Parts: sequence; structure tokens; C-alpha cells
Amino acid sequence: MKLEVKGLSFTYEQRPVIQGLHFSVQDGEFVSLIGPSGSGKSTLFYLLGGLYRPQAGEIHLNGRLINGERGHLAYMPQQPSLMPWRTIFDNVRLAQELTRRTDRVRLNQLLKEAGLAEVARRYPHELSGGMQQRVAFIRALASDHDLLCLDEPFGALDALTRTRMQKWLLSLLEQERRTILFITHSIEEAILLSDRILVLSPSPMKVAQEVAVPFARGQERDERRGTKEWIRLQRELEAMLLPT
Ligand SMILES: Nc1ncnc2c1ncn2[C@@H]1O[C@H](COP(=O)(O)OP(=O)(O)OP(=O)(O)O)[C@@H](O)[C@H]1O
Repeated sequence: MKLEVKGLSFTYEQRPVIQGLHFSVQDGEFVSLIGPSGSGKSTLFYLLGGLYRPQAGEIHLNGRLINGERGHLAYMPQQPSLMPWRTIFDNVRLAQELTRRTDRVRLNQLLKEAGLAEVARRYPHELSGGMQQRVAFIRALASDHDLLCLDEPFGALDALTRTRMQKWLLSLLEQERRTILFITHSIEEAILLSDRILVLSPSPMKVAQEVAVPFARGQERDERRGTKEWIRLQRELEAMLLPT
């Protein structure tokens, strides 16, 4: 599933938020987006998901122009956006409902691995914010789309749960091929998970720098944390994010 964004621009009522944005994501690649708060990352996901139409530029998925079209990718918004009248299981099932019969075995397995098996029959308001976020994450994973756009999926989690979810995501990606575009405010998380990191400029947003992560992908990458190479990369990325 190859994504190509060419010369994308978007303006909210006179205010340019994205201007001439250019990047691509290869099939099976994990690309993280880091950038200042309010630079336009979530807006980019609205554009990719077809919720908004860009004023200029093109979004191609496997060579096909998809500007303003919905239904081509799985999207996890920053806010969990669960349906309050559906149980946790039925919320997670949503992703599969549109395309095929529900694969109950897989959904139950995902819920179990995310530590949510016990709350599968509960309703969203009965869960903590972090649990709701994990439900939204699983809902995106459960979809049949190859391309997942995840907007700070682990942002509301406590440190321990966050580490557990990162490891789980890495192990999951060893078993199944997915193409991932991932927004995070954590440089450490971006290094741990990504093949490539795109550093974005403040609004109007464009790609300011692009960094390939020089460590082998997988769970072993965690062991590189704290090495000279890791710290050097972390500092480089921090410097790139400093206002000029
Ligand atoms: N519906 C809207 N109308 C007008 N301006 C908007 C609208 N939605 C967002 N904005 C503005 O556009 C800019 C980009 O917002 P966006 O949420 O895309 O940024 P972000 O990079 O995802 O931020 P964060 O990292 O804080 O989540 C912000 O300045 C925001 O105030």
C-alpha cells in the first residue's frame, strides 16, 4: 500500500495550515510524523481520510488519486471517538462490519492482548481514558485496510502501559504486514517504532527534515535505547524541533 502526497495545501478560513506538503510512504513502512503542536498533523490525517478536501495537491494510494475520498485507510483519531451506545466489543467490531463478516476470534485475541478482555461487554463511559484509547487503537488494527493512520495512539496511556503497547505493536508488525503513518510527540517513541521519521515545520506545515532510523526493526530495537547512537539521534531530532 504505497501512499504519495504531492504538493498538498490546506487553508482553514484564510489561515494556511499545510503548504506544499510532499512525502511518500512505501508498502510495509512505518513512518512517524513529529512536529510542533498545532502545526497541522491532525489536519493532514483528515485530508488523507477524505474528511476534508485539499485546496491544492494530490493524495495517491497505490497510484490512484483519492482526494476527498473516504474508506481507503484505517484512521485512529486523537480522541477515541467510541460510540457510547455500543459495547467495547461492538465498537471494535465496527471496523470489520463495513467490509466483511466479523472475525470474532481475531477481535477477542486483540482485546485480550491489549488487556481489555474483561471489559469487552462494558460500555465506553465505564472505561478510563487510557482504556478507551486502547479500544480505539484495536479498532484501527482490526480493520482490513493495509494503511493505518494513528494519531498519538499511546498519548493518554501511563508510562508502563505505553511501553507494553509499543512492544505489542512491534510484535504484531513482525507477524502481519501493515503500512503505518504515526503521529507522536515522543521522540523516543518515534525512534523505537519507525523506519523513517518526518520532522515537520510549524504551520503552514511542510516536511522540514527526514531521518532514517539506523536500527533494525523489531522488538530487539528496545535494547539499543541508551546507546551512543540512540542518544545522538535523539539529540539531533530534539535540535530539529527547536524553534529557529
Ligand atoms: N476546524 C478548524 N477551523 C479553524 N482552524 C482550525 C480547525 N481545526 C484546526 N485548526 C487550526 O489549525 C492548526 C492545526 O491544527 P491540527 O489539529 O491539525 O494540529 P496538530 O499538529 O495536530 O496539533 P497537536 O500536535 O496539538 O495535536 C491549529 O492552529 C488549529 O488551531
